[in-house]
Amino acid sequence: MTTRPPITLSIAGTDPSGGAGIHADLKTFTARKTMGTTVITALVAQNTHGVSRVYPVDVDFVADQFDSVLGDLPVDATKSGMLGSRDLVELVVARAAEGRLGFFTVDPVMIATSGHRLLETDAVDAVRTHLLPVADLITPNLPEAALLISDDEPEAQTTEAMRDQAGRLLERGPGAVLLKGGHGSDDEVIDILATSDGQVREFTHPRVTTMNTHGTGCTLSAAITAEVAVLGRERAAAAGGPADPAAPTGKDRSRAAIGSDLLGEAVGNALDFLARALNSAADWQLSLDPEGAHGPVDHQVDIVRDRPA
Ligand SMILES: Nc1ncnc2c1ncn2[C@@H]1O[C@H](COP(=O)(O)OP(=O)(O)OP(=O)(O)O)[C@@H](O)[C@H]1O
Ligand SMILES: Cc1ncc(COP(=O)(O)O)c(N)n1
Repeated sequence: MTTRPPITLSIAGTDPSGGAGIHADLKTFTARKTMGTTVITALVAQNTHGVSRVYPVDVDFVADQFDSVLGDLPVDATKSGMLGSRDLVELVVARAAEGRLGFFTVDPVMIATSGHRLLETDAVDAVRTHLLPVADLITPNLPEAALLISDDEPEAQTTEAMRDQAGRLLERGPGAVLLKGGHGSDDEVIDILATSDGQVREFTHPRVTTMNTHGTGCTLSAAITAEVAVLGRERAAAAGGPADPAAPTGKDRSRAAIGSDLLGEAVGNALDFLARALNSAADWQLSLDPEGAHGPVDHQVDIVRDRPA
């Protein structure tokens, strides 16, 4: 009998300083016990102080990367992060529709914490109308959620308003919405998970006082994606079903197979991981120029350091 680890895929841009984008995703996929693969959408010169330049990857080369990964490996779960342009959004939509991405998390990355645009303005509409319906889960922060609803929707200021916006985003077609409250200022961070079966769950944890929040959204969406891959394969094995169905996983099938309870468990596990990673790096000072720097979280928090190999 052959075995294999759960396989995850990140479709995103790079962060050479290692805190966000593809780099955060691969570290998280590894920390959460999956084999990570990547499709790179843009090379980004950035660090803990912000983005200095974006070098987009040609659409046909992004398509070639998809072919390399999906033509060879049975991907259990995928996340998308920075897509950059309308053409790349459309390409991802087409690949998702082919049904080979497994469970598909869309982190609708638009603007970096440092203020740099990571999605062209004319691509926002394609995300709203084409990408959201093919996602099993979307993970907007407060400004992204408002913009995905409409150009003049105000940011949610209360938990009630977050629940309302999560419900309205569900109407745009994703299987579930995790509306992240990290951009608030209360002592507690509240994230709302609304699923298409009508359930709404609230996740609450203490706000960590730290400057090191670069890449929290990337890390969270990668962790949820990995958790779904791991839990999904465990459940399939326990149920005696085929771990690797020969046919591609159709959208309805992947949503039905995951279910809102498993998704709730995956989100809870991922938020716990992120809280450990935030706490572990809360006092880090990495930058040679610490003033105004936003460092990364500690993706290796669960990997014991100083232990003999
Ligand atoms: N200071 C903090 N303390 C505790 N949890 C936090 C903190 N900042 C962010 N988080 C957690 O990280 C998640 C993602 O953060 P946020 O809402 O800022 O998303 P984001 O803006 O997409 O992230 P990013 O900074 O990577 O763009 C939040 O849902 C929250 O659970
Ligand atoms: C390639 C890439 N993807 C996403 C982010 C968002 O992360 P943050 O808002 O923490 O800067 C980023 N900075 N770079």
